[in-house]
Amino acid sequence: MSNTLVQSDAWKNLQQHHTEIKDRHLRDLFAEDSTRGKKFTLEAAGLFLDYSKNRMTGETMKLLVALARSATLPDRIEAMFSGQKINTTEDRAVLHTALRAPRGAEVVFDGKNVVPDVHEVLDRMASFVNRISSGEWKGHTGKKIRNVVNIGIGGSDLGPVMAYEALRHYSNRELTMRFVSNVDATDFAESTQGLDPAETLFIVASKTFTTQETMTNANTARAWLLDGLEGDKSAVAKHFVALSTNAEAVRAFGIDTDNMFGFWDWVGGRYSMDSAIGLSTMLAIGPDGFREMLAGFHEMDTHYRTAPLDQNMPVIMGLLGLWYSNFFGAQTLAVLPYDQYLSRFPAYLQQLTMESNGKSVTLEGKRVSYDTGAVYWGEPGTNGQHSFYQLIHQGTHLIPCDFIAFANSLNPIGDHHDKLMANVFAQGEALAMGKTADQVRAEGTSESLVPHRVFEGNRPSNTLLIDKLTPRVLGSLVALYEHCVFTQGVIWNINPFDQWGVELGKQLAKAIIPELQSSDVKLSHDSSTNALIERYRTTKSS
Ligand SMILES: O=P(O)(O)OC[C@H]1O[C@](O)(CO)[C@@H](O)[C@@H]1O
Repeated sequence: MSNTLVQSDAWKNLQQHHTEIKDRHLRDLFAEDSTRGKKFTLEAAGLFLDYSKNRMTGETMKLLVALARSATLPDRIEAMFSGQKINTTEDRAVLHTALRAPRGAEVVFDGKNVVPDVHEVLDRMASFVNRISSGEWKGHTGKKIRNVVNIGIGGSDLGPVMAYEALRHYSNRELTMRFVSNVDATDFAESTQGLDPAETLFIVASKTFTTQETMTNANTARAWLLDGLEGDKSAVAKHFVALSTNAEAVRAFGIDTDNMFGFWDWVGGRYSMDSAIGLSTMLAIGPDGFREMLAGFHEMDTHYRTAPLDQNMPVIMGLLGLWYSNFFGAQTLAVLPYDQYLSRFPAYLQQLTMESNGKSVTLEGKRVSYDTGAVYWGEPGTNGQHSFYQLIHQGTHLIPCDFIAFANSLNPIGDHHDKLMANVFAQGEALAMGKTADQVRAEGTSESLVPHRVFEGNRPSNTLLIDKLTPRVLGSLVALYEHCVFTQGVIWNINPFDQWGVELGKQLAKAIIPELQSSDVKLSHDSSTNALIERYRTTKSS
C-alpha cells in the first residue's frame, strides 16, 4: 500500500484546512468578499474560467498548489513535453503535444525532431482532403465521394465523433459523415443505411489495427462495398483508407499503404484526435479549420507549460477536482456543456479522464491508499436540467459541475441564446447559493412542504464562459482537459497513459466466441457464466 502521498506535509496541511473549511457556505464566502466573483477567474487560450463558486479560499488554492509542487508537477510537465518515457508501463514517451507543435518547432525524441514527420502527415492528409472535396479523387465507378464512414472505437471514434458534432457549423455539408464503432451489427447496418457504395469512403481508424470491433466492422464494410460493386476487389483501393501506426496489418487487410496516414506509438488512443485519427474531422472542416484546431491545442499547451501553477488553468481545474475527490469524498464530476454542438463532449471526456486516471496502483506498482479518477458524466444543458439536476441540487451526493457556455450562439435565432445562457447562470447560482428555509417560508409555502423546497446550496461548480465555439476553441478546450487529467495523475502518482484495465474483458471475450459458435465446446467458467452461455446457445435462433 502506498501512503507516501497522504503522509506528505502538503496533504496533511490540506486535511487540516479541510476541517476548517468544510462547513463554510459559499453564501458566506461570497458575502465576506465582494471581489470573489472576479478574483477567482482566469483567462487562457481563448477560454475564460470562473472558479469562484468552489468551496475554497485563497488559502485553499495556496495549499493545493503546494501539493502540486511537492509532487514535482513542473518537472513532470517538462518531462512529458520533452519526450521522456513517462508511460513507464509501456516504455513509451507521451508526446501528443508534438502533434500540434507548429511547423518549424523542435520536439526531439530518440535523437530525432519529430515535428517534420507530424507535418508531413498533416500535409498528406490535407492533399487527400482536397482531392476528395474537389472530386478529383473518385470512387471505383468514377463517382464523386459523397459519404464518409469512420470505423473505429474508443480513441479512434470518440474524438472524431465529438469533433465532428462540435464543428458541424463549419463543416462541408456536401459530405455525409457517419461513424461506426460498436461490434453490434446494428451500428454498421444503420450507419450505412441509404448510402451508395459507389460514393462511399471508409476510413478504418485503429492505432493497433487489431481491435476486434474495428476489424470486424472493417471486414463487414469491405463485403458491403464489394457486394454493391459487383465483387470487384480492385474497388477497395478507392474506397478504403487507414489511420494507424501498424503498416503491416494495414497491408495485410488489403489497404495500400499509400492510402494510410500514420502516427506514432507516443500518441495514446485517447490523445489522438489531433493526429491522423482526425482525418474525418479534416474532411469535415477542411485543412485550414483543422490547423486552427491544432493552434488552439498548442496555445493551451504553451499556457500549461509556462504559466505559474497558481495562474494555470489545467492545474487549477485539476487541483479542484482532486480537492473534491480526496477531501470531500466526491465520486463523480458532471460536465455540462450549454451548447448542443458539444453533445458528445461528455462521452469523449469519459474515455479521456476515466481510461487515463482509473488506476489503483502507483507508478511503483503499490496499491494507492486514496481515491483516484472520478466518474465523469454529463449531458448538454438544458436537457440535463429536466433529468438529473434534481439529484445535483437536492440529493445526498456532492457532485462538482463544470459548466461550459458560449457568449455567442452559432445559430442566433430569436431569444433562444439569452434563454440558454440565463439557464446556465441560474444553475451555477442555485447550486452555490441554494434557498434557505426562511426564504421558502417567505414565499408563503406551507410548513410541511418547507423541507422539500429547501436547497442547501454550497454545491460547487466551475464555469467556462467562452466567446464562441470555433475549431480553435475546441482545440484549447480538449487540451485543457488533457492537462487537467495529467495534473491529477502526477499528484496521485499513477500512470494516466496505459489502459491495462480493458485487457481482461477482451481476453475472455476472445475465448468465449468459439464457445458460442459450437455447443460441443466444454464450458469451464463459473456457474453463472456457464449457465448464461448455455441459455444463449439454446435460445439463439441460428
Ligand atoms: O485505435 P485502436 O488500436 O483500435 O484502439 C481503440 C481503443 O481501444 C483501447 O485500446 C482500449 O479500449 C483504447 O485505449 C483505444 O482508444
